[in-house]
Amino acid sequence: MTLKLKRLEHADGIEPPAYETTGSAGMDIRAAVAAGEPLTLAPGERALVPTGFIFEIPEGYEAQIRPRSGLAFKHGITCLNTPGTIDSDYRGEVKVLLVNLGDKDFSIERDMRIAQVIIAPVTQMPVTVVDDLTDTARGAGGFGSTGV
Ligand SMILES: O=c1ccn([C@H]2C[C@H](O)[C@@H](COP(=O)(O)OP(=O)(O)OP(=O)(O)O)O2)c(=O)[nH]1
Ligand SMILES: [Mg+2]
Repeated sequence: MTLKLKRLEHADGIEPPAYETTGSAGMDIRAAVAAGEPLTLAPGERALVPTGFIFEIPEGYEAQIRPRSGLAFKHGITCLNTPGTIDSDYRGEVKVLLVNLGDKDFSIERDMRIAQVIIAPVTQMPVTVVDDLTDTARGAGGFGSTGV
């Protein structure tokens, strides 16, 4: 099984998403903003950043767009909708919704590694609406019901 990628014109010369080490869970994905025209995010600002790639994910799988911890730690840059969901039937450009939670402007340059892509299996489950559900010991307890 492979992840098929189509490169769009504005990603000419940009490395496709890639695993940086042999054991990496995620492939780093890069910004396809125009060369010499960085996208600057002011504190609190968000932007949909183009990656220049369309994915064909095998049926039964999804791609998750997750933040890079280095960008989050050093600059407060993260994915607003993390983990972003790329559906296997999506044939548009993959985009990364970045937000600047830091206190300084942050510039996203062409080819910068802005996020990581995790491929994960998914199950579509049929839904049934019923009147009664099975009892459990937990019941409706949650949100700290078991203590600290
Ligand atoms: O970070 C993201 C999240 C989503 N998408 C694309 C791929 C995904 O398959 C599609 C729809 O995403 P989602 O279901 O999260 O958004 P929605 O608000 O429910 O839109 P839609 O009504 O199109 O499903 O948008 C991205 O490119 N990047
Ligand atoms: Mg949706």
